[in-house]
Amino acid sequence: MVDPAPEHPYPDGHRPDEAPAPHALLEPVLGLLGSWYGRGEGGYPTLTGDFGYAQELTFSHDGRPFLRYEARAWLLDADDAPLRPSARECGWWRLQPDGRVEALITQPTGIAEIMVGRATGNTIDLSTHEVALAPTAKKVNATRRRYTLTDDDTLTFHHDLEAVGQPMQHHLSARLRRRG
Ligand code: HEM
Repeated sequence: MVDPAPEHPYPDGHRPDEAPAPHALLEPVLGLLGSWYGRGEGGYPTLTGDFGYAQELTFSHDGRPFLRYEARAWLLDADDAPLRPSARECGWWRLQPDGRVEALITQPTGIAEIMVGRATGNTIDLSTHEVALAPTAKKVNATRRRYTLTDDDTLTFHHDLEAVGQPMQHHLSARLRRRG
């Protein structure tokens, strides 16, 4: 008989030095594995003002040449107290030879992004390949994301956005610290 609630036999790894052994193609992004937390600032010309937010990111893998990616953000008030939940997204970063990355990222706001780019040195730079929008989603044409490991425990994030009739420009930037 099959156990109704078995342990998953292939749990994700969150550190390069724990099982499962990371696939060789993950080498350029091993520094991202694990969870990150920090604070950021955002804005856009169509919004009434800039905003502060907190964000957590998690990258894991199951031994194959892709990362599982998840991010959650919440807005902060002027005293850094939580105001309300904000953007969420999850996806898959497929590593190719030579550090090329293909990322598939979906958001509950009805936006699905396919991004392409590279992991070079300590930076992963991703730009839109295609965006698919649900019928009621805001009109997003393109985005660019840069993730930079400034040291083993610090990750900076910059997000540019071309949307709702505006040219590509800054929407978010954050500085995250490794958790745990
Ligand atoms: C840390 C992640 C993010 C945060 C904290 C954030 C925050 C915000 C906030 C506060 C707004 C104003 C509307 C509202 O109050 O909800 C907004 C608008 C918007 N955001 Fe973001 N956002 C994030 C990620 C993204 C991403 C990944 C995209 C696109 C792929 C995006 C696209 C947009 C668009 C299109 C608008 C609407 C602008 C308008 O209609 O004027 N955001 N965002």
